[in-house]
Amino acid sequence: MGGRDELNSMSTGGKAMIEAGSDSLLNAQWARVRGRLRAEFGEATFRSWLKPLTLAGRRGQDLRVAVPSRFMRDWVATHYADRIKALWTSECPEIRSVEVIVDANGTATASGGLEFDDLPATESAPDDGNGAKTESDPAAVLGADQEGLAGVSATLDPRLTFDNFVVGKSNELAHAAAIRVAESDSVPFNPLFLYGGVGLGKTHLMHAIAHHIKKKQPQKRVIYLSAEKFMYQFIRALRNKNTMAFKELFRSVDVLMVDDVQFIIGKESTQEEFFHTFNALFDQNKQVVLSADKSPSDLQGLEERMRTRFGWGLVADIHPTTYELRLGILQAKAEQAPIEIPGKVLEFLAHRISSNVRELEGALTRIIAHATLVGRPVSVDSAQELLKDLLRANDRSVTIEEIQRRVAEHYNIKLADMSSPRRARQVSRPRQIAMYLAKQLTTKSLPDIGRGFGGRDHTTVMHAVKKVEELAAGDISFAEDIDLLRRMLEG
Ligand SMILES: Nc1ncnc2c1ncn2[C@@H]1O[C@H](COP(=O)(O)OP(=O)(O)OP(=O)(O)O)[C@@H](O)[C@H]1O
Repeated sequence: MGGRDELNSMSTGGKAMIEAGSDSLLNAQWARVRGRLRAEFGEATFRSWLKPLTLAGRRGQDLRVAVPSRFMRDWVATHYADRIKALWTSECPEIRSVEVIVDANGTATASGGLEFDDLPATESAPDDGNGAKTESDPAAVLGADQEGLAGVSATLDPRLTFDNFVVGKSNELAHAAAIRVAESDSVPFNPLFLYGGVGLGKTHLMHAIAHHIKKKQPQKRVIYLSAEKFMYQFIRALRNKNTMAFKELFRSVDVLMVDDVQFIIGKESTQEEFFHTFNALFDQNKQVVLSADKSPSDLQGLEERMRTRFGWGLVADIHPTTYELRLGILQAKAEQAPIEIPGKVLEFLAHRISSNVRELEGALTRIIAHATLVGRPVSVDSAQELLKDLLRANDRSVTIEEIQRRVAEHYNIKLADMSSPRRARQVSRPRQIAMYLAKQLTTKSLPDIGRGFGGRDHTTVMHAVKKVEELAAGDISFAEDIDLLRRMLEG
């Protein structure tokens, strides 16, 4: 359709009948348009959205089609108006605009000769504010309603795609399940329930699903929103007395994704409404994707019937990140950075900021911003200085076990080798380094440290400390390695 102006161009002043004598021609053209809509959009979409359309009238170059509800009007205007207009123009080149209007009483028919001014509220298809309609963007689609359902679906963040999601052991199940839901024509599991701690990628995966569906199956109607927003919309609908439209909206989508459902626990009426929405979609075999900070069984206060239902599909846990995943995420982000970030700095961050990915990203952003502003290269030193507060918040007091784990990780040996009798250089050297660090970073005595390394004698620890000091004095890269490990472990 030619955009908002065109849709608005139809004057509603003055009475005008459908052009005399053109009824049967108009009806025949309308039948052909409907036939083509059915062929193009498929039976299911046609039945849900296009079949209820009736021809409301024509005046000169302007045509009106009617739908029974405001919600449908918005949906049809946003999704199908362009196509309806194009098909009409091919049937009848004089037609310049097609307007979708609401006719709740079903009084508008093609042959009924309904007068334009007799019709209820007329609205034009919404646009995205730039004059162009964003038909397949759920945010734009659902932002269409002007009677209280505006902005139902949240705007999708273009960065949160599958391409930008780094997969590791801790999130591989959730990622695979999300891909399945996004790619499937049918409903592979219902609901998909993603859960995990703060900032571990639940929202990212939900946006990625929506992006993917929008691209690959644009005919699907998708709503993504937070549970908080669901509640807000529901309360607003209650206040505006349009809960019917609310129900209609949420129960007519192909995919409903609700983020952070723990939010509605204890909010009685919202929970109730959500339960019915969930059931309605479930019964129609429509995909539901939910996220929460805990598994359904651990969501305290959640109604039993909901807990049971949430567990019907696939419950996928996103575990805390591993060092490798954190490093992978940082590397992927650093590749897009405008400046070079040394690998050692990324390793340092991956080791020291283990709370969640959001903080990790924040740290990297800070480093990049700072380096760009002051124009100095990034180093482990400068990163440590810059991120003091964040690092402190992520700090725990260091234990011998922690040191052993980090050092083993760093040198790629088994943790068990820290205590084993093996004397091969590739395990004995890291063991010595760990002993050295234990001496430096803990208050443990030499015999205590020895005990922590498989019951070794305190003289072995002493020897290790000396050896490491000697090596560090003579080999800069070895010294750097030790320094890096120390920083990683330090409070
Ligand atoms: N595996 C990953 N690969 C790339 N980026 C990630 C990954 N996991 C998380 N992120 C990023 O970390 C940030 C936080 O993730 P997200 O908002 O999805 O977390 P969440 O689990 O929804 O957190 P919350 O519980 O606070 O809602 C986002 O910027 C996201 O892009």
